[in-house]
Parts: sequence; C-alpha cells; structure tokens
Amino acid sequence: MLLEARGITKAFGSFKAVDDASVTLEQGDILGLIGPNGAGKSTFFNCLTGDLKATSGRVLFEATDITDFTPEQRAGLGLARTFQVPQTFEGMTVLENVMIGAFLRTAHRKEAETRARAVLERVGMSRLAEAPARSLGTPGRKRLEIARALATEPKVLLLDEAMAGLNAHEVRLAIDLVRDIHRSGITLVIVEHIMEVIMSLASRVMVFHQGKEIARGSPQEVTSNPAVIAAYLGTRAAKAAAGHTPVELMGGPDP
Ligand SMILES: Nc1ncnc2c1ncn2[C@@H]1O[C@H](COP(=O)(O)OP(=O)(O)OP(=O)(O)O)[C@@H](O)[C@H]1O
Repeated sequence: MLLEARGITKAFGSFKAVDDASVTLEQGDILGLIGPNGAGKSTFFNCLTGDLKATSGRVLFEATDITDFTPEQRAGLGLARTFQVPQTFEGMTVLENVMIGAFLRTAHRKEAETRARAVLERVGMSRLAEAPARSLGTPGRKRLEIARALATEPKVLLLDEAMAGLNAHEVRLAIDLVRDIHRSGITLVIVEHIMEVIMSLASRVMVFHQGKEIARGSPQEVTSNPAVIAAYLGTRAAKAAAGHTPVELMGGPDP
C-alpha cells in the first residue's frame, strides 16, 4: 500500500469539515474525489498532503506514519501536489518555476536545469522554457503547476482541480497528459468537478457529502448510486456522465 488515511477528521471549531474518512491508495491507482461544493474534498486532500493537520486520524505513506510530517517532508518521500489556484512565481521564467521542484532532489543548479528541461519536454512546454511565467494563460499555468510537481519526482501526485477553467479541448489535452503521467508509473489522487475527467481517468472514486464518505467504487458504480445522484449528480448529470458527455458540477443536483 502506497498511501493510507485512517479515520481522518478535520474540525474547524465545532464544525467537522471531514468526519472520519479513510482511504487506501495502491500503486497504479487513480483515485477520484468527488462531491458538491463544501463537501470536504479539499480539506481531506490537504490532510493527505500535510497542508492541513488533521484533528484526529493518521496518514501513512509506504507504512511510515507521516501524520506529523510537513508538506516538504512528505514531498521528500514522494508525495507531490498541485494547487487549485496555480502557485506560479510570476517574475521567473517557466524553466525557473520547474527548477524549484527539481531543487528538492538536487542542490546543483545545472542538474536542476537539466531535470527541469526534461520535465518541460515531457509536458510539451519546452518551447516556453524561457518565457516569463506571467505570460501564460490558464491552461499554461495549470500545466506548469503539474510540471513543477513532476520535477520533485513523486510516487504519488495529488491534483486539486487541475482542469477547472479549461475549455473542452484543453480538458482533453490535460486528460492525455494525466494518462501519460500515470503510464510512467505515478499513482494519482484527483479532486475534480468535471465528470468527464473522473469517468475517463479514475480507477476508483470516493464520494463526499457533508464531510462524510457516502459512496465509493468504480466511476460507473458511483454515478449510478442513488445516494450520489441525490446528493451530487442529479439525474441529468448522471446520464451525461454515463455517456461521457462533458459536464461540470458545482453546487449539487439539478431538480
Ligand atoms: N479554514 C477553514 N475554516 C473554517 N471552515 C473551513 C475552512 N476550510 C474549509 N472550511 C469549510 O469546510 C467545508 C469543506 O470545505 P472544502 O473546501 O473541503 O470542500 P470541497 O468539497 O473541497 O469544496 P469545493 O468543491 O468547493 O472545493 C466547507 O463548509 C468550508 O466552508
């Protein structure tokens, strides 16, 4: 087992944003986390990455208890993440942004540059290496965010709404990129509202509603689960998901 969360609860005051959630991630999984706005997905995700400290519960990575590890320590073990809002260093070039990730594995500038250039090649951004990061649009920033995470050479990559704000064509390109990353042997956790992404990528899906897990299974199983349809998908979107029609869900079910 690569990553395991045991009984994670995260409370903000008396409000439990995540209430006793557990999951295991095996090598080669693509785990999708879905649910309506405010369901607790990002909070749970942040407890896995160490950006939030769980109120109770444990997180294990390759059998090491990492509950008290910082995000940097977790990255060192091979756990990388992207942020929903790309954390781009605007004043730096695309290459320099990716080098920041590479510096986790090497202290040498030349070596970091070589590794960063290899990652840019892999994500199809070589042409933009010397461009200022601030010149990138949303798809470029999202891709750069993934490139920086890849440069840390992760075993597990956690993507937080990596495709939000992309148009249908850009989403398809991003799905191809994630497939490539997965094929290279990286295990993934993805938080995503775009059902097309979940349906085409996830091997397993965990559904959150009001801080609790309400369903888990294959994409087909969860999208036909009545509790998931009632809490999140609505009938129209469940049908669309089954037919792989692109549909983005935010608030909850349609009437
Ligand atoms: N720092 C915080 N302090 C107080 N409440 C918070 C905090 N962070 C999140 N919450 C609350 O916890 C709940 C879960 O939020 P979370 O962001 O995890 O949901 P989500 O499923 O990721 O939603 P979205 O799809 O909108 O990203 C929400 O009600 C949110 O308002």
